[in-house]
Amino acid sequence: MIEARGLTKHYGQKAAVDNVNFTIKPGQVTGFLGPNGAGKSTSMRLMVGLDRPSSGTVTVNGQRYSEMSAPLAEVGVLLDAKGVHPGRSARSHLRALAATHRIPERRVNEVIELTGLGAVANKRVGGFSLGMGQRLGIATALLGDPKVIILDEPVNGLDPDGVLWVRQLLRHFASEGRTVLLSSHLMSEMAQTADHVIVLGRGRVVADDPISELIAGGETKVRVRSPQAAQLASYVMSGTGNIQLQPLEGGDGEGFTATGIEVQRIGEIAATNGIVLHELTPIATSLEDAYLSLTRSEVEYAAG
Ligand SMILES: Nc1ncnc2c1ncn2[C@@H]1O[C@H](COP(=O)(O)OP(=O)(O)OP(=O)(O)O)[C@@H](O)[C@H]1O
Repeated sequence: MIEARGLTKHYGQKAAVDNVNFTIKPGQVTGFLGPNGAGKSTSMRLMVGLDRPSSGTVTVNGQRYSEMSAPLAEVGVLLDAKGVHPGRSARSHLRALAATHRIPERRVNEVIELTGLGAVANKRVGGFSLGMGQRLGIATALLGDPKVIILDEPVNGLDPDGVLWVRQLLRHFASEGRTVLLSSHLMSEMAQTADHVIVLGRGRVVADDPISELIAGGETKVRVRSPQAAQLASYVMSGTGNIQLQPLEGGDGEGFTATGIEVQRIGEIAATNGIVLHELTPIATSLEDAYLSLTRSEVEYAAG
């Protein structure tokens, strides 16, 4: 369990994390989402004592990180996969860390096998690919067999097999009753891995919900194709409410996507006006859609 209460971190005038409250529960995978600069990494650094809060607290299983006598056994962390001395081998890096906690050599071998590093464990980390570095970061996080696992962008740089492996591993840890927190900008991956998400925007909590609820609360979309699309669009837009139409991508003016109106209503409008329909499809909201509508006003670094 990770608990933040009134957690705040200022860098100069800027509140990177601004009076944040949340509880990350064991037995599930929680996703940390938010635009660039939203405060995810800062929150994670505060959880593991790499930064001090300006005010408020964050605890892991009821303890502050600085109070833990054997932190590797309490909480496993991957924050910066490049934070390993390039001249060391993966094995010597893991051994050195294990020695600080009296973790046996057997466990070093176990995490090397578990993360698929067997063939390169004795090679210099400086020559590792991005994906190998990520695997070593994950091996490091798992070394102390911790009950809480915090991973910042763990699938960054992994190939599709690696992404699947991380997903299965994290789901497995959650099923064992561990607390798993991960951040990622890959929405489809998050949708398949996490049970619950906390969305940050400009240092504040914008949403803290099960993924299923977040998606269910999103806008319904309807895809429409018709040889009389323009005519249908004008009838649809004359209705009440916040109806929005978007031409179909790559379409030839033969259709649109509608939000803010029910699929049945569009069917009725078409029938009443004798309009031929080639397609009328409700589209389930994706996590990406729900996320984008939640954070539309929270994006700090947007392309022009
Ligand atoms: N050491 C620091 N000194 C000054 N400002 C910082 C520092 N670390 C983070 N910030 C600022 O705090 C804000 C939050 O940054 P943070 O890295 O936590 O965001 P993030 O959600 O992890 O973003 P990203 O998705 O880009 O990794 C940003 O505006 C960032 O510029």
